[in-house]
Amino acid sequence: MSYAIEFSNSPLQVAIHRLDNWLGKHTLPYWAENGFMLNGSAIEGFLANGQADVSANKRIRVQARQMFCCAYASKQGWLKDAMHKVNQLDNFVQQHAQIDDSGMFSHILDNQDKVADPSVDLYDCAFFLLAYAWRYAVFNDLHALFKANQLIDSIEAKLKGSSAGWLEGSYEYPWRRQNPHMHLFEAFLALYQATRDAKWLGYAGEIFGLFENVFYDHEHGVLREFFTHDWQLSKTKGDIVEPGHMMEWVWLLQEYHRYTNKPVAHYCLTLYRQALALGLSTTNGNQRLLFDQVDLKSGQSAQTKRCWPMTEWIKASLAMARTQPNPEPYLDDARIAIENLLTHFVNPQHPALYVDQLNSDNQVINASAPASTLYHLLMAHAEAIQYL
Ligand SMILES: O=P(O)(O)OC[C@H]1O[C@@H](O)[C@@H](O)[C@@H](O)[C@@H]1O
Repeated sequence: MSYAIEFSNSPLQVAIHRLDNWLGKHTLPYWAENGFMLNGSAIEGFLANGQADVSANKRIRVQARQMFCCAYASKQGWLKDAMHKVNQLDNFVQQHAQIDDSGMFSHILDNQDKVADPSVDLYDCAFFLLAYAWRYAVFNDLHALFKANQLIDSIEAKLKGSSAGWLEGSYEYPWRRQNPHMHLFEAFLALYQATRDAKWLGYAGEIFGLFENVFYDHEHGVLREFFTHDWQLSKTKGDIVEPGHMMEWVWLLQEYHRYTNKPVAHYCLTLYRQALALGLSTTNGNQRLLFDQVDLKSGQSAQTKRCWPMTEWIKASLAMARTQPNPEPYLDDARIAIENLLTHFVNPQHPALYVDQLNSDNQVINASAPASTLYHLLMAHAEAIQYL
């Protein structure tokens, strides 16, 4: 859909053009040029001084997120050798982290690319599924589709939870969390969108059921994060809520609605409102950023703000604008979120890069640029450019 006439040269469009220009002309080229090792693996991130962080352990999920980024960048015409980069990433994970013929990978490699943590992690799996969906969609990569099917079969065989959903991983963990399920939901929807194979929508439906029955707190209108093994709210960590995740669900639920027509409007409206009511930091008037975490009982927040929740706010506000009878306040929110992202999270010393985290005064406390954030920025870009 094109919004060109209605929104041409609106302040929102101006903000989106800035975002598009930053990501397409600066950020992505910097990553493409400097964000990969000689053996084709993705770096974990850039340090505050703009140098590649080659001393960090490699989280396997990052390799998958960067496969997605390459596919997305190729779709935008930003990356000529995207397929080559994806193949290199694929070879790298197969060579260094693959676990037998399960299609699963070890959780963490050290900086010499030796396995540091051989566990299988559900959250990692979700990002491989997402990468495979995009590889199939963008490159018609049938091997990726094969791998998606192989991986979901292994997830079913090895990580099925006792009562709905899946386990955190192949290791002991005191809780079960919504977070990996949220990313599985995202991956299943992407696989459905790419293949139109109803099997993936079926899996997404399982997670929607969990959302309605477990993750969403109907009384308080929030998303809960931590649960016991039988999906009761955790007594110790159950009050932690994350505004960024609530925004993430708003966008995901709208996607689910597109394919199923399930009524999600009430959830979206409530989560959106509550994410802002609980999580919006308004230091100095028009500086609007989202807190990383809030304690629902005390209302206290950590006061820190990471970059990625802003990208989720952009996605959520635009998804709301598409579906609400009066889109104006949401379009305005999208503009505010984009402007604040660009004001506070672009690294002033290295403007191709972002910074990761701010403190209560919106001063930078972590100026590194994690690779894992690039996926968030590109997802927000995908949503935003629909308004150009
Ligand atoms: O924390 P990293 O790995 O940078 O990922 C960034 C964030 O991505 C989001 O989608 C959530 O899943 C968060 O819980 C996570 O923290």
